[in-house]
Amino acid sequence: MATYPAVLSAKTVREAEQLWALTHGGSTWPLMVSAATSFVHRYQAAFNIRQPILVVAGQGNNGGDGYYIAKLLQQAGKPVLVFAPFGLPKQGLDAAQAMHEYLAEGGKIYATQAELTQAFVGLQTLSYQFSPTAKITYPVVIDALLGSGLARPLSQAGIDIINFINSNAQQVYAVDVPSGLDADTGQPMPVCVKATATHSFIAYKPGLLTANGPANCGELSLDSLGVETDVVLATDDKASSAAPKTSRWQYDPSFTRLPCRFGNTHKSCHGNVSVIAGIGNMAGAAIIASRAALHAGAGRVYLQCDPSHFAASLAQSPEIMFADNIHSVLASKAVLVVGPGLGRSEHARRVMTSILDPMHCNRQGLGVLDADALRYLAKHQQTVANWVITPHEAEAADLLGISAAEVTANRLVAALALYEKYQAVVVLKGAGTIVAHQAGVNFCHAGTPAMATPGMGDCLAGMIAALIAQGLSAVDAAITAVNWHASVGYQLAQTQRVVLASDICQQLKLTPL
Ligand SMILES: NC(=O)C1=CN([C@@H]2O[C@H](COP(=O)(O)OP(=O)(O)OC[C@H]3O[C@@H](n4cnc5c(N)ncnc54)[C@H](O)[C@@H]3O)[C@@H](O)[C@H]2O)[C@@H](O)CC1
Ligand SMILES: Nc1ncnc2c1ncn2[C@@H]1O[C@H](COP(=O)(O)OP(=O)(O)O)[C@@H](O)[C@H]1O
Ligand SMILES: [K+]
Repeated sequence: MATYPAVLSAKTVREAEQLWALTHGGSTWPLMVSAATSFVHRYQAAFNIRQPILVVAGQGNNGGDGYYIAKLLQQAGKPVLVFAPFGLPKQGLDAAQAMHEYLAEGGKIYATQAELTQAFVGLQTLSYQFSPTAKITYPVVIDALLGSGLARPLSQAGIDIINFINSNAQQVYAVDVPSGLDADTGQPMPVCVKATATHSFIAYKPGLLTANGPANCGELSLDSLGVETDVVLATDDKASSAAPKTSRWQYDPSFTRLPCRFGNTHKSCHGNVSVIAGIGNMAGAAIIASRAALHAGAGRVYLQCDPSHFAASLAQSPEIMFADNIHSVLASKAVLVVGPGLGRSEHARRVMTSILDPMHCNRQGLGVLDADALRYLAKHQQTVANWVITPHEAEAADLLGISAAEVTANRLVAALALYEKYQAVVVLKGAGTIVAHQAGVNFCHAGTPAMATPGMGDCLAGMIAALIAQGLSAVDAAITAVNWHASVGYQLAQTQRVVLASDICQQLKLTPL
């Protein structure tokens, strides 16, 4: 099976660096050289311009990467300007050596915006005519202000610098982490650089992959710099008591686990999905979940709903069948989707009691609890091992008995807490969906704000159930469906302003076998 890049907290990355140094002559300096070389190589096409390239460098080792990048560009004959608004690197850091090497190469450092503007204008006249009245726009900015060492909210001066980068750069290439973004939580502190692309080192950090990370990293890439991360994974286990002992945090952008179909097959080989809807006015949600299950390849899809919704459902997808009653559904082997369109009526309560009460139901999980099923769960607080639960942040807050703001502030901690409390496979939805499960955590960096539309979560629930029905484990189904859903949404958003759940359903069938 493919292995995917590790995701490590900022602290663990520092430990990995130190461990690497211990076995490589005691110094982390070669890592800085490798990081800068990798960065220049990665964006060589973007750096192949005649106009000046601006490097914004901080005082720490993120700034150090910036100085060494500036040295390499200077050596390659590119016009480079280094802006050091926080001051020069602290002595003793690799960053100080990188700065000295840049200066030795004839490089210049500017401390204020006024000096920088003057230098930029001076260099501009060499390549093209500069209009003194025009707003200054830097064609390429390398953001090396702050990396994984961001330790506190930015001061007003820091905020001003980040706003300056965001409003005066055509393209921004971020070193390791977009400056101002908390590498562990993905929260801006309180603002962060909006990068065209981010090249990260050693391991992805959670904050690049969730919350505001995906929207601010741009195109994300990684160079491990040859640093072994497996040896430090155990350390991250200690970061949260909720994390399982063998915890692995991974960035898994693939959906290669999609079930294959071979020639001699028939629909019974691809499993059944039953979507249990309510009797209220939200039947559309259950219809979307059913359609998604169908288009994601389930062999048969049943909808258990009020007969008044049959016509609407058939008009959408005549392939959908109807289940007579909840008892026949529970007696079947179908994978369940419970919650979308279930409502919170007495009928919904009875459905949930039947499903979750071992006295009434002998099935142990095998399906997805979403939407109203999660609201029920939040009230009744019981473990739901073997189920997949798919909360958005508000539902997660309800399930944990905390505020939505607390979930937003640290999505990873919330996902781990949900796993610990409910023992289910947890899909914490939203930008940078997190799947937390017995063996660790998987992050999805794909997706797009264009997917923030009604019914999108119902669609995901149907897809997860369809993949379980086709033989994937609950964990594999959740990870695969999340990435499939997000990447189809992203693809559609290249030509659409918003993406609807129905669009995703339509598009799923175009994925090759
Ligand atoms: N040689 C090495 O150790 C390597 C370091 N690497 C780079 O080093 C970075 C981490 O370096 P550091 O640990 O020095 O951290 P950073 O350079 O990210 O930041 C630390 C510095 O920023 C200051 N700071 C923290 N929060 C601030 C705030 N809100 N406002 C203003 N200043 C603030 C700190 O006082 C310190 O001076 C990584 O992101 C990566 O770019 C990589 O090149 C890999 C190798
Ligand atoms: N900004 C975003 N970036 C990436 N994915 C998003 C974004 N907004 C929403 N999504 C995805 O769309 C889906 C929305 O689900 P949900 O909020 O449950 O919608 P609904 O309740 O209407 O079905 C989730 O899978 C979520 O991850
Ligand atoms: K940075």
